[in-house]
Amino acid sequence: MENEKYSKELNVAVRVVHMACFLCEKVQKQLFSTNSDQVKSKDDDSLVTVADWSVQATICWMLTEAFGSQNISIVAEEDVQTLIKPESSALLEMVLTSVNECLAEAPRFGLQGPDKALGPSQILEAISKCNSTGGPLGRHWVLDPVDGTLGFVRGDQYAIALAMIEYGQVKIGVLGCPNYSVKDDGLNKYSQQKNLVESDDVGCVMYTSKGSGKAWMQPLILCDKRFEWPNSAKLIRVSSIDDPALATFCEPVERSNSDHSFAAGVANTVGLRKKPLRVYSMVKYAAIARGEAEIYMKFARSGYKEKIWDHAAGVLLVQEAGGVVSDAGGRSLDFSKGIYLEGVDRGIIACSGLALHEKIIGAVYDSWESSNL
Ligand SMILES: Nc1ncnc2c1ncn2[C@@H]1O[C@H](COP(=O)(O)OS(=O)(=O)O)[C@@H](OP(=O)(O)O)[C@H]1O
Ligand SMILES: [Mg+2]
Ligand SMILES: [Mg+2]
Ligand SMILES: [Mg+2]
Repeated sequence: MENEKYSKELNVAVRVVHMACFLCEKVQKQLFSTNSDQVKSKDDDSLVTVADWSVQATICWMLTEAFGSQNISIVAEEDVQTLIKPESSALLEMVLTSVNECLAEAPRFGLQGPDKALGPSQILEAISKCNSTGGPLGRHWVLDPVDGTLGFVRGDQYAIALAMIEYGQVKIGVLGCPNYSVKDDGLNKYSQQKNLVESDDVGCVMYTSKGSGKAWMQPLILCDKRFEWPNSAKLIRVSSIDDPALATFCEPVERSNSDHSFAAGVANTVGLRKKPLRVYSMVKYAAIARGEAEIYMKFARSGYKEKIWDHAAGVLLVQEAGGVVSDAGGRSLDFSKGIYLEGVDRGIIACSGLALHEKIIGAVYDSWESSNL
């Protein structure tokens, strides 16, 4: 069975994502309790934080330990350009501390960390090693250390996304969602009581492997050691709702990331009645996989090229939990072309089932025709 073939990879991936969630929760708390400068702007005006670099370094280090440095290819979002500037020494120091504090906890996640704390050059090397450009041949790990960095700095939803691609196909997908409660209706509850999450209301890690037809969810392993490894896992499944009037659709929070008015037109054509659920990050895919929403639509501005790390893990989770994902023309997403999803037709549509998917694709076609008249 294909999923057994990748059991070691999946096992390591799930554990390192748990570690990354632990790291991010710590940094997110510090972000609100200190006023140190942990957030920077990148050239495209998007944000990067101590957590993004720290997760990338930690996961790279752990994957290299597990699978050997010779034959590992990692495609990930961040680089070291900002961190190596002389004026960034305080920032690098914060990354160093958070990576080493996290790696020291590795045994709690059933993994082995380094014998002694990593130095700055090892951290920079780990981050910059994740510079593979992927492609159609061989195996590539694909990492978004913090997806939804804006959500992260706002104390809202974000995700740690790790996938493994072989010969252009996503084989395993793991999503860590520290602010997405394992309880039913976890998203709604969070949006109502932000930052007031009860102590037993922890986030989750979801994972799957291609062809298994199953996707799983675990509660986060908490700092107070309440959940020790091996952690309990629960099967997740997409919603069975196929009546558009009862369906919930989610979309990006930022208008600059997706055309809200076009999505509203499609929703109207299909007969969706509920207000859109606007959620940062790949937590949108997680919500479809868990059955908390039925539709996810994203229409980026024309010319924007989607990156594989923003989708790989989420797409596989939705598919294996019983859902359907395609571009807005109905074609599958192609993860074999390098760091970008080439040839995406207008946008991305993920649905809990085929019936809703067909309706949305049809409505996109109709709305596009009429908006271009
Ligand atoms: N202009 C533009 N258009 C479309 N998409 C963009 C754009 N700019 C950025 N990004 C990528 O979007 C990631 C966040 O996407 P979301 O769908 O979660 O959007 S939102 O945060 O809810 O608004 C976000 O991922 P992170 O950088 O990992 O946070 C970006 O990769
Ligand atoms: Mg980013
Ligand atoms: Mg991202
Ligand atoms: Mg990111």
